Amino acid sequence: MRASLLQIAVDPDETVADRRERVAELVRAERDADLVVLPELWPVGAFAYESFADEAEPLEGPTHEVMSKAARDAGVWLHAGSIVERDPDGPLYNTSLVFSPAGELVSAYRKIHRFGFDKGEAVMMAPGQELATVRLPALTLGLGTCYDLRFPELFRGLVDAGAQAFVVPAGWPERRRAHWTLLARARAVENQAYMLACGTAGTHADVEQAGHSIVVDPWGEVLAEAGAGEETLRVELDPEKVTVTRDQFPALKDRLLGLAPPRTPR
Ligand SMILES: O=C(O)CCC(=O)C(=O)O
Repeated sequence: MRASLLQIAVDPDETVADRRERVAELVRAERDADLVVLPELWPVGAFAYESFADEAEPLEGPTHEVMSKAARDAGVWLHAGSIVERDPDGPLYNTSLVFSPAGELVSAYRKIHRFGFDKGEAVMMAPGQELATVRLPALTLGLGTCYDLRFPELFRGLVDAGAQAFVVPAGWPERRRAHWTLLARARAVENQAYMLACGTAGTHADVEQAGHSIVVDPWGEVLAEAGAGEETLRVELDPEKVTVTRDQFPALKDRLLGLAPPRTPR
């Protein structure tokens, strides 16, 4: 199964509409792939908080329209990264969209762990409440977004729901690039699953982006890693490798659940 990760540069001088069209062309160019992956909030920029309200769109808004068509034109499964979604009831969400090769929306995952502590996304957006998996013909994907990568229990939940590969779009800052690479590999190794982590490039809202999108196999080997600039990573995934890794080193079967809490010290 061939996957392409498009590490998009978010340049504040490019309009959101222009970027949508440019990225759609990049998706169309990946017609040899089975799965194409885009980063988090690439239309607006993950740190462009001041633009969130203005650029918020309904689930079936402009990004949906352009990306649905791009997926159909290329005939690929498309994880179209995330958008600032405005729910009809009011709240904003950081929502990832996944399209089938027919251009149908098959999953909308609302980011569960919001980043920013007491500002930005953490105060401007509502948290998602549901895990999301997507069954492709060859592999089941588990979805996470950026800051979610720091929460191993989310990925365990996805494994329990059948995930064999994780797709994590991000807008990860360069300042914490070492964490990004380490966490992407850790989530792959501990869950014996592929990790496809796709970040953005460039600098927006004064935050330099890490780039360095990365694909890790279920044994923890790095199959491909991007540099800092806009770049496409193309990798071959072997669904059998997940089964073989889990069969030959069955650590997931040794999980002990429901451990007793520590006794109160005397
Ligand atoms: O956890 C981090 O260091 C970065 C997270 C982040 O930038 C995000 O979730 O948008």
